Amino acid sequence: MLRIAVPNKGSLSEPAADMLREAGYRQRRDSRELVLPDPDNDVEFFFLRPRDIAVYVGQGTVDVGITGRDLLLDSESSATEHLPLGFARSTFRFAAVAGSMDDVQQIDGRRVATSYPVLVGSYLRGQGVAPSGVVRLDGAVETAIRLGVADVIADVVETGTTLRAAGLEIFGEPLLRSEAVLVRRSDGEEPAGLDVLTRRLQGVLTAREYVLMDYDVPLAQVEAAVAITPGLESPTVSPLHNRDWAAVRAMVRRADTNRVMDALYEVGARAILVTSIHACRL
Ligand SMILES: Nc1ncnc2c1ncn2[C@@H]1O[C@H](COP(=O)(O)OP(=O)(O)OP(=O)(O)O)[C@@H](O)[C@H]1O
Ligand SMILES: O=P(O)(O)OC[C@H]1O[C@H](OP(=O)(O)OP(=O)(O)O)[C@H](O)[C@@H]1O
Ligand SMILES: [Mg+2]
Repeated sequence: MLRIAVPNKGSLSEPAADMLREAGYRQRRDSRELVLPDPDNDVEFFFLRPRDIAVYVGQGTVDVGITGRDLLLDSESSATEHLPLGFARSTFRFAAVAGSMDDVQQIDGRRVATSYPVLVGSYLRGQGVAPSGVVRLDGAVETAIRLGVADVIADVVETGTTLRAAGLEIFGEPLLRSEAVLVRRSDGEEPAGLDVLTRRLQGVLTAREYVLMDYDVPLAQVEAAVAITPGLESPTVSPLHNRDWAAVRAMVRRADTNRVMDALYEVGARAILVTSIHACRL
């Protein structure tokens, strides 16, 4: 049975459960459940703190887990990233009082507050910058400057709302672009069942990233239309009752949907329909 660690709380928890549910797995109904067997799929879920998941996976206590790339890097565990999962995207950035800093080198001799001291420490060493201290906080890091604990913070930034509310501004390059990732041990054999889990999760990622586009197009315009929607391998072209027209079906990136529909219309395609993909295996 494949042992899978899933975040029990925080911003990774709900989207991780949604993704596993979409991939056909059982998920808990009660947030107090700590272990959930799913014998039909030959897996067992362990609900753990997101920060601890890389540690358990690195030690081999569980086979794989879902955590954040930033948490993985901060954990010093031997677990490695196996598959990026496309949710909980964020950047990891330095910030200070608006207008007070504009370069990472200025952190030299200053105090940095963060919940990710390992990640921050190794980044600064790589830049040849020596802060006077790195203060580890559990959360609400943005408040550390106002409270006089630090001169600079390093934290997760998604929309930037929290920083703005605290009167802070990012500076320097992002330390990292993070998202939720599936992690596995770097040594040892691939655990049995990981291939199936990976294919299922990839199926969910594809179903989320692509839509199915159907349209009718005059035969003379099929080549032009197919060039706009080449699909993943090759689009399906089927005859229509009206022999001067063909029907085409292809996968299109969700983000490109409207641009592609406009371009198809321009070359003469009509009855352009877009459908969500419920599940897929490529
Ligand atoms: N606003 C956000 N947008 C995107 N990802 C986020 C955001 N806040 C945290 N994360 C990601 O969530 C993971 C941290 O999860 P964790 O549960 O430790 O903290 P949290 O979500 O802030 O929960 P809490 O602080 O309530 O315990 C990291 O991978 C981080 O990048
Ligand atoms: O850029 P934003 O969209 O504002 O999101 C980023 C904020 O979200 C997270 O905080 P969270 O709400 O989890 O609080 P915490 O600091 O107590 O963890 C993170 O630590 C940042 O503070
Ligand atoms: Mg938080």
